[in-house]
Amino acid sequence: MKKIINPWKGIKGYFCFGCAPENEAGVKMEFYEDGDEVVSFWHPEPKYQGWKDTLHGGIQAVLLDEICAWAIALKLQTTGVTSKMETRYLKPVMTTDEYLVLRASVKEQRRNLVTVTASISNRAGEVCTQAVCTYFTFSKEKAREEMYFNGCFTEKEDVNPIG
Ligand SMILES: CC(C)(COP(=O)(O)OP(=O)(O)OC[C@H]1O[C@@H](n2cnc3c(N)ncnc32)[C@H](O)[C@@H]1OP(=O)(O)O)[C@@H](O)C(=O)NCCC(=O)NCCSC(=O)Cc1ccccc1
Repeated sequence: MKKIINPWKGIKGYFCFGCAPENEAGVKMEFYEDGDEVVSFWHPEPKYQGWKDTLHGGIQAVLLDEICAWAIALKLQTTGVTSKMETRYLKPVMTTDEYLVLRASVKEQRRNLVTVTASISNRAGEVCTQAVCTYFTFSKEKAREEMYFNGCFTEKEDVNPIG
């Protein structure tokens, strides 16, 4: 798979809780393209607990929301805001797992409303959490002018992010 280049990296004031590499309080997600899907491998830490050794449901929602935004950025080449999100917590996600795998893909586009589905799987490959997000997407002009979005691209080489 190919790493997705962060379209906002280096932009003054960019401090996204989900994906800004410089936000020390954030979750610093990184993303890859895998066919129709956007994928992220995320290392959980005890500081993100809800209950003992269990990843907080709100943090899970952050991860899922964020990957949906990146699926739109890469696959539809625009940005938007989350208008609705439904999250199903099927199994506990452990903060003791080495890494989690998140996947998202664009499912439907109706006018500017885009449905994206996403999931979190544990190290054993079990789907623990699923989300359906509705994004209110912007025109490319608005995305460029108001969200500093000038396109979302991948690096050239194929990489194996989990080595
Ligand atoms: C912009 C909008 C979502 C909607 O604008 P408004 O002026 O209120 O527009 P209006 O309500 O008039 O709707 C127009 C039409 O669309 C329809 N419709 C709308 N929604 C739905 C729906 N769910 N389902 C179905 N339909 C829906 C609606 O019925 C209407 O249809 P009509 O024309 O009557 O037939 C506004 O409520 C808002 O700003 N919310 C806060 C968003 C926010 O802050 N999110 C969190 C931050 S983002 C983040 O963190 C993630 C991120 C990470 C990284 C990077 C990027 C992002």
